Amino acid sequence: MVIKVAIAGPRGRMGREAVTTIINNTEFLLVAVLDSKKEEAFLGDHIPIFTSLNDLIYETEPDVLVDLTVPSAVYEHTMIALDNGVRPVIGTTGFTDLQLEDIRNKVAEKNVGCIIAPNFSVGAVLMMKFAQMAAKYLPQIEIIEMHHDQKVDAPSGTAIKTAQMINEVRSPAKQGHPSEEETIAGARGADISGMHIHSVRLPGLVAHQQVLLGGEGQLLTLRHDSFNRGSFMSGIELSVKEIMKRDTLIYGLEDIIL
Ligand SMILES: NC(=O)c1ccc[n+]([C@@H]2O[C@H](COP(=O)([O-])OP(=O)(O)OC[C@H]3O[C@@H](n4cnc5c(N)ncnc54)[C@H](O)[C@@H]3O)[C@@H](O)[C@H]2O)c1
Ligand SMILES: O=C(O)C1=N[C@H](C(=O)O)CCC1
Repeated sequence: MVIKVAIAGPRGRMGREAVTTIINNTEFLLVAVLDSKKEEAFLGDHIPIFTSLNDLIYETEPDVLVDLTVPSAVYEHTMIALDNGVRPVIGTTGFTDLQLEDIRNKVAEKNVGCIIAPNFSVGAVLMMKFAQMAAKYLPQIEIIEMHHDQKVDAPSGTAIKTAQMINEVRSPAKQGHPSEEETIAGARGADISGMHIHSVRLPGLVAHQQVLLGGEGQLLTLRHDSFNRGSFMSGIELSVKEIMKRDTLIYGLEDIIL
């Protein structure tokens, strides 16, 4: 059976690449795209462009919605899709904890599968898993995430997810000197249960993360680099196929890849 896919954010950096990936995969049919502006009726020569997700779903009946938009739009898209029985595959980052909880409840209420993947690249998923494994032995950790300077959310979804995975095996603990003080606010980065996350934004970067695990006389550095957005595409293809078989919320690709 061919899977009918709609993509939200088709003119963005990720969306453009995802449109090509979905079109080129014979297991999928790109039935429509959702954009914030409609300058033309069609993307290419025949894929209809919508500015309302409700209209898109009503007129084209997708099985799956791939969302690659912005933090301010993604929660509403996810809820509309679930309410209409369309399975969301969400790459957009920047959810609040409360929004994630709402989505978890909506998925349970509707029995419609949903994937929220802070990072679609297999290498990044492995880095997160390795960091979780290593944290049992080296629990003092700092995360440095580095992205292009057009990214609107910080810290990255990947860094937050990494810290959450590490928190499953590590007790909250303040790191650094007990009476440490910042002489310039923010110097020690964001704090998740005592772990610090430092966000770098520079032109030329794509998506990069280091997890530094320190111990007496030693440092373990785990690093992943996405040099282009092709690195995320096999994760999107896998997610679209996998969500057709699921009826729960999958938060993080480690639950389906590893
Ligand atoms: N999960 C992953 O592996 C992964 C990888 C890369 C990027 N991302 C995330 O994907 C998202 C998109 O990244 P990007 O670099 O492509 O951003 P981008 O700014 O290049 O693209 C976002 C697109 O969404 C469109 N958009 C905004 N509001 C919209 C709305 N209401 N409806 C439809 N379209 C709307 C914009 O016009 C834009 O074209 C970000 O949240 C980013 O963090 C995730
Ligand atoms: O380019 C981005 O923006 C990315 N966002 C994700 C995140 O926030 O972790 C994944 C990597 C690329």
